[in-house]
Amino acid sequence: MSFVSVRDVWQSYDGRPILERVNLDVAEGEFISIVGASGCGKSTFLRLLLAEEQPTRGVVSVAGGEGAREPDRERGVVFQRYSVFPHLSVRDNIIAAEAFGTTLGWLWGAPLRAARARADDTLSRIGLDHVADHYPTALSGGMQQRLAIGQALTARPRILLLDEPFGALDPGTRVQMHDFLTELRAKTPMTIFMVTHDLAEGFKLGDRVLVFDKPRWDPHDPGAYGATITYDFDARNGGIPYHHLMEKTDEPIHA
Ligand SMILES: Nc1ncnc2c1ncn2[C@@H]1O[C@H](COP(=O)(O)OP(=O)(O)OP(=O)(O)O)[C@@H](O)[C@H]1O
Repeated sequence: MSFVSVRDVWQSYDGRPILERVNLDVAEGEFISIVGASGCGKSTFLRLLLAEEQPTRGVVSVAGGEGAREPDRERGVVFQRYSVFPHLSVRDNIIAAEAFGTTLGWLWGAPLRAARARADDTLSRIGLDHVADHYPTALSGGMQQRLAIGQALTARPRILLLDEPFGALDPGTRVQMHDFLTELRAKTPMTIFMVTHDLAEGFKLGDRVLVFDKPRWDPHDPGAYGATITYDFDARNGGIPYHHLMEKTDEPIHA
């Protein structure tokens, strides 16, 4: 049985279809890259996986649970723009992310000491233990984004949703973040969905690359139909299928 199952999912806003007939099965531990034209509904699909919103039609189920009604601690999310708190130290940023999951919203005493120990463990997994007492403004863009990923990991989520997580970073830092994510995945097994506009990045990191597109198109009414998954590429072996594709073309391919 698949870990994430998407069955005939449609999503419309104000009667306009954005996604239609989306079907997908994902095994636990798979890394799924998602590409597609701007505005075709990739972030909308992530919100459905996060259970931040409900589909107009169809069912999204995770770990056999029938259609979650709201986000839970099993799902962590990271956006393109850093979501760290500038007035808290790096360590306190991690503790604060954990405290959001508590009833009172803050921790003290023994639970706080335990949270500090867990935060230090998370910081060493994301390679930021040496700057635990610094403020985020003292960190590079890549380090701030690692901290945002660290915050998403505090709840030990089984699913990590990444919405263009490296889109704001320079090319060199992006490559460092690819290595970081690959190492993190080896240390912390998770099912990952990552939206990216960079096809090479999608093939490099993903086990599969999903392409969202509109199979039906009305030139007189471009919003008449929604997008769906039109390709589901096998991207294992370090993106070998993509490299073969690249060898056959002189131009770089972009989504
Ligand atoms: N809550 C909402 N209410 C109304 N329309 C929405 C809502 N959320 C998204 N949309 C519309 O749905 C469409 C898809 O948006 P979405 O952000 O999912 O696309 P995307 O593929 O992630 O785009 P991009 O690559 O530019 O980030 C857009 O036309 C957007 O304006």
